[in-house]
Parts: sequence; structure tokens; C-alpha cells
Amino acid sequence: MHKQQNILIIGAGLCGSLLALRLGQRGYNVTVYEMRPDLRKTDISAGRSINLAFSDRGNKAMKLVGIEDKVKSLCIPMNGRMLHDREGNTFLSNYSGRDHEYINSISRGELNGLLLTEAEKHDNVTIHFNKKCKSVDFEKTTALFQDYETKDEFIEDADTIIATDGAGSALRKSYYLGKKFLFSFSQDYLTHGYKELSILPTETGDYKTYKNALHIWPRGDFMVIALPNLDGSFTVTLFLSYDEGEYNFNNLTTPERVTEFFQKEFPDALELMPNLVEDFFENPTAPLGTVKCSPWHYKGNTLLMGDSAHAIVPFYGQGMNASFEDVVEFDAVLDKHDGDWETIFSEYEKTRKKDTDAIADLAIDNFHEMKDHVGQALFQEKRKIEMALEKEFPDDYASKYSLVTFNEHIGYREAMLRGRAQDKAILNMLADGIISTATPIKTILDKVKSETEAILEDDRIAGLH
Ligand SMILES: Cc1cc2nc3c(=O)[nH]c(=O)nc-3n(C[C@H](O)[C@H](O)[C@H](O)COP(=O)(O)OP(=O)(O)OC[C@H]3O[C@@H](n4cnc5c(N)ncnc54)[C@H](O)[C@@H]3O)c2cc1C
Ligand SMILES: NC(=O)C1=CN([C@@H]2O[C@H](COP(=O)(O)OP(=O)(O)OC[C@H]3O[C@@H](n4cnc5c(N)ncnc54)[C@H](OP(=O)(O)O)[C@@H]3O)[C@@H](O)[C@H]2O)C=CC1
Ligand SMILES: Nc1ccccc1C(=O)C[C@H](N)C(=O)O
Repeated sequence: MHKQQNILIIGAGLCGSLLALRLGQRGYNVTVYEMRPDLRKTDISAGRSINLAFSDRGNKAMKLVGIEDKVKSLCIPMNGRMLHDREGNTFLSNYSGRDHEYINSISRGELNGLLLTEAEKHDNVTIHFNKKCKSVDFEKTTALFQDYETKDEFIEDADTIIATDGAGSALRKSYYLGKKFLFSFSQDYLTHGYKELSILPTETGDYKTYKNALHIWPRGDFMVIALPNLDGSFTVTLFLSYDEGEYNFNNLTTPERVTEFFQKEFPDALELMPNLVEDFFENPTAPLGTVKCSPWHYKGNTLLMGDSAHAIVPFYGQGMNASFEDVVEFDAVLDKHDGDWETIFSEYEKTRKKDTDAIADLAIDNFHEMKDHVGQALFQEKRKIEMALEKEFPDDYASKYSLVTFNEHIGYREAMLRGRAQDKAILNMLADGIISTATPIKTILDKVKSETEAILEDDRIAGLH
């Protein structure tokens, strides 16, 4: 009987379109309202990240809905970080010592389009575009929309409403403004923003630099990264403070100054970017932040999912992957309590929130790692040891990066606790001269394992977990 229930999804981005597909497969009547035009028909990529790092947790969701192979054809493997120093030297650092573990570059538009098309194959799924949600009455389970074309406003009624409307969620605003229950909410902006630029393909359509890596130009307080696209181009992102340091977004106001900045800090990238100035002044500068809130649901009426519940800074390349994993976790709870929305929503939030809080914190850590630590000798020594451990003992050791990115069977929180303890163990022992890259690898494994367990035990006693 419950299958005839009407589910309203707000937002047909990455999470909403996947959720619509999954709920469609489960037989619900699903209606989706998206404020933007249909991205399969109009180019609306400007201002949003053009490509994304897609990894195992996201792929777990693609397996669930049976489109793993279709998604694979959109992926470009990135085996490691290609670091570029100021002198133009490059250095490749693999993501894992296990060859089958790598991340992928994927186009947001292509992936979102595929998910929409797959969702629409189900007669019980309808997607409406150009309709913006203005507010949600979570007590009545209704939502108010405005049509972008006609400007008409209308109200939609549903048995339950799930908002996947991103970092600026209308449902979240309604929770906050409604003041009907105790709603905790925090939004922390970084002092850095980002701007997307590009490295275009050569005249023959080839990649101008190494294809199968995530390129990083770490400069301590700021950085540039580049991810490959299928057409031979790279999407380049500059992460820079709005107002601090010699060069910042507020004072990069002329073509001469932008060129001078790149000439000084990223000369090898500049050589690949004759279009730099044009891109710089055409593309927006956008902010970056973390949103945490609770509760995500109101009774069995409404639920926040994806970025609307937990927007995170992009530095671990996990926001989309986490939002996809949300759908997998939600699906598992549906298996247990199908039909009882209040129990489903509250159990889902209880099991999921600790993990999305963890990836939010890990993503901030990775900001400092990428822009700064990757260029430091101690960090590089630690990575060398981790690579050797993963290569020699593939079933026995996984670094923090691997636990977070490639180990889809444990949650982000467990990955964070174990990963941080391992980092601390290796860094302490390197600093104290207890281990070095010359120590036999089996000795390192034994020492790292016992020191990690000791740190985890101390943390437990201190009540940290
Ligand atoms: C610069 C940058 C780089 C990133 N890189 C990565 C990466 O490499 N890997 C990764 O995993 N994640 C990455 N992310 C994070 C990723 O983009 C998000 O986590 C992901 O898009 C979340 O999906 P979502 O569906 O919850 O939200 P969104 O994808 O933002 O979708 C929300 C949808 O709702 C619609 N909408 C919004 N408001 C309304 C409304 N009021 N009414 C109707 N519709 C509405 C929007 O138009 C949109 O289609 C990055 C983010 C940024 C900013
Ligand atoms: N964790 C993080 O750090 C995150 C950062 N971001 C970044 O923040 C920035 C803002 O992103 P976001 O909040 O998602 O907003 P968007 O930039 O995606 O879109 C909002 C704007 O688009 C307009 N708009 C939407 N649909 C239509 C339509 N059909 N017709 C006409 N206009 C339309 C809206 O106008 P109006 O309001 O007038 O209707 C509004 O000005 C982005 O650059 C994004 O990358 C985003 C997500 C997470
Ligand atoms: N997609 C991104 C977007 C912005 C910043 C970083 C990423 C990453 O994916 C970083 C990668 N996980 C890394 O640790 O090297």
C-alpha cells in the first residue's frame, strides 16, 4: 500500500536525481522540482564546479542503481597527485600503494544528465524544471514553488518531502525561520574563495599536461589544482584568500596583475593557459563553507539530504560522494522500516550524521594538507612509508586517505579516527627517529600498528570517541 505514496523531492542535482532514480526503482510515486533549466538541454555549468573527483563511496551508489558501467565510461582515472613546484619541477605521488585504488575525474553535467535520464525511465518519476521552491510548510507537508518562466506561484502537497536542494536549501531555511522546534545550525565560511579557469586541449585535441593525475600547485597559503576532462582540456581551480596576502581576490583586479601573479607563482601553469586573463575575468569567484545542522527531519514529514544537510568544503573531493552514499544509507534504512517515515528519517539521521560531521572536518584538514603539507619533507616521508606499507601489506594496512576514499565498508567517522591515529603514530615516530624510510618495512608495520592502537586507546580513555 505504501508504494502508492507520493514523495516530493526538491532539487534535481546530483543527490536529488540519484534519489529519484532509487525511489522510482522502489516503486514510489516521485515528483521532483528543480529551479534550474534541464541541464541536458541548456549549458548552465558556469559558476559551479565543472568536474569532480568521483570515488568508491559514490560508486557504491552507482552499483546500487545498476549504472556502474555507464558511469565508468564518463570517468578519467587519476592515479595520484602531480605536484608542481615554483621552478616547474613535477613529482607524482600515488593515492594508494594498491594499483586498483584511484580516484576519477567526472563531468558534473554528464553525470547529473545520466542520473536524470535513468530516473525518467521510470513512469512513476516526473521531473519539473525551472520551478524554484520558496518555502516548505513542514507541518502540513506542502511546498511553495515559483515558476521561473510564468512567475506563477503554486503549492504542492505530498506524503513526504525530501529536500536535496544543495547548500542554500529552502527547507533548511524554513526549519530555521519557522522556529517550531529547536533547530541547530552552523555555517562556517573559509576566508578563501575559488575561481575556475581552464587549460584547453592542444590543436590536435591532446592533453597539454599529464592526463591521469590530479595536478596541484601548492603554495602554502593558496593553491591551484587541475582535473582532466574527456575533451582533452583540464578544469583548473584557483583557491585564494579574498583579502589576505600580497595577492588576493580583492586586489587581482587588472589583467597585468593577474598575469604577474601567475608568472611569479605558477609559471609552468601560465604557459599552458594563454586564455588565463579571459577566464579570470569572465568566471565568478565563489565562497566555500561548511554547513552543519540538526535535526535533519521534522517528524515523518520532511528530510534534508546531501549538501542541504551537510555542505562541506571540496578539498577531500567527497561532497558528492558523501551525498551519493547518503542515498545508499537511506535505502538500507528503507529496507528495514519501509512505510514508517518517522522511524526511517530518525534512524537514518542517527546513523548518518556522525559520518557526515567527520568528512566535514576531514575536508578542512585536507585543505591544509593540499596547499601546504604536500610540499614539506616530513609529509613526503610519511607518504612514502604509507605507500610502501600498502604495497607490501595490501590486506593489512590502509592509510587515512585510503580509508576515507577507497574503503567503502567503513564509515567516515571510523576512517577519521583510525586514520588520524595512524598519522600521529607515523609522524611521531619519524620525528623521534624511531623509524625512517630505511627501517625494514615489516618492523615499520608492527610499530605503526601497536602505536596506533595505543593512541586509539588513549583517545578512548580521554573520551574522544
Ligand atoms: C568547487 C567545488 C568542487 C567540488 N568538487 C567535488 C569533488 O571533486 N568531489 C565530490 O565528491 N564533491 C565535490 N564537490 C561537492 C559537490 O559539488 C556537492 O557535494 C554535491 O553537488 C552535492 O549534491 P546535492 O545534490 O546535495 O547538491 P547540488 O548538486 O548543489 O544540487 C542541488 C540542486 O538543487 C537545486 N536547487 C537549489 N535550490 C533550489 C530551490 N529552492 N528549488 C528547487 N531547486 C533548487 C539546484 O539548482 C541543484 O540542481 C565540490 C563542490 C564545490 C563547490
Ligand atoms: N560547500 C561549499 O563550499 C559550496 C559552495 N558552493 C558554491 O557557492 C556558489 C553558489 O551556489 P548555489 O547557492 O548552489 O547557487 P547557484 O549559483 O547554483 O544558483 C543560484 C542563482 O541562480 C539563479 N537561478 C537558478 N535557477 C534559475 C533559473 N531557472 N532561471 C533564472 N535564474 C536562475 C538564482 O536566482 P534567484 O535567487 O534570483 O532566483 C540564483 O541567483 C556556487 O559558486 C557554488 O559552487 C555551492 C555549494 C557548496
Ligand atoms: N576534487 C577536489 C576539488 C577541490 C579540491 C580538492 C579536490 C580533490 O579531489 C583532492 C584529492 N582528493 C586529493 O586529496 O588530492
